[in-house]
Amino acid sequence: MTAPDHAQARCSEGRRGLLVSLDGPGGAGKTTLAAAITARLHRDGIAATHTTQPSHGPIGQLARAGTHQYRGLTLACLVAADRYHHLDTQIRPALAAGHIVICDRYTPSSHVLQVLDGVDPAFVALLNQHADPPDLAVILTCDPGELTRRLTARGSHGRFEDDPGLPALEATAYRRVIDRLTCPALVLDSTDSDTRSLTTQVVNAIKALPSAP
Ligand SMILES: Nc1ncnc2c1ncn2[C@@H]1O[C@H](COP(=O)(O)OP(=O)(O)O)[C@@H](O)[C@H]1O
Ligand SMILES: Cc1cn([C@H]2C[C@H](O)[C@@H](COP(=O)(O)OP(=O)(O)O)O2)c(=O)[nH]c1=O
Repeated sequence: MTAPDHAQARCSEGRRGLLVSLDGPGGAGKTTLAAAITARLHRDGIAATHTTQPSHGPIGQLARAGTHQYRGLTLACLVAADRYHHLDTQIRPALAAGHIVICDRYTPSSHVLQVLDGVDPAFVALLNQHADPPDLAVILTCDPGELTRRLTARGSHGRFEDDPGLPALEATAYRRVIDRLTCPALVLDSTDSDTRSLTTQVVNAIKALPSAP
C-alpha cells in the first residue's frame, strides 16, 4: 500500500490520529518520556493523549496490581483482555477524534514479558493479533547496569522488576522483538541521553510519518 492509500484506508476506518507505542525494559524511562512527548506535542498545538497499559480501567487495575498473583497464561490473557478493552473504550475513540495517542507499553511488552513468563511466543502473537498495529513503535533500550541502578532508586513496579536478572533478559528479548517489528519503528537508548533529546527524536519521527498532522 502506498502512503496516500494507507492514509485513506485509515480515514475510512474512522481513524484519523496516530498510535505511538512506547516499550522497553522497566526503568528505561518510558513513563517519563511519554509525559514529555505529550507535553511537547501540546506545546506545538497538536492534540495528544498520554495513556498506559495495563490501563487504569478495571481489567488493567487487576493486571497491574496482580503480577504476583497472576502468572504465565493467566497474566497473558489478562493484559490482552485489558488491551482490547482499552482500545475499545479509550484508544480508538481518541484516534477517531484525531489525537496522537502515546501508549506507555503496548504489544511489544507482551512479546517480551509474557514470553519471559513462560508463554509460547506463537500464543502471545495469536492473543494480540487483533490489537491495532502502532503507526510508530518506539522501543527505549538501556544498559542493564544502569537499569538496575534506576530501579533500585525508583522501586519495583511488579513481580518482573523484583528479579535482579530481569534487565539482562529483557535486553536480549527486546532485540528479538525489534528484529521482528513490521510497523515503522524507532529504537532509542536512554543510557546516556536525557529526556529532552529523546523527546525531540520521537516528536521528529512522529512529524515525519505520512499521516502526521
Ligand atoms: N533519560 C533518562 N536518563 C536518566 N534517568 C532517567 C531517564 N528517564 C527516566 N529516568 C529516571 O529513571 C527512573 C525510571 O523512569 P520511568 O520513567 O519510571 O521508567 P519506566 O516507565 O520505563 O519504568 C526514574 O527515576 C526516572 O526519573
Ligand atoms: C503492558 C504489559 C504490562 N505487563 C506488566 C509488567 C509490569 O510488571 C506491570 C506494570 O507495568 P508498569 O507499571 O508499566 O511497569 P514499569 O513502570 O516498570 O514499566 O504490567 C505485562 O506483563 N505485559 C504487558 O503487556
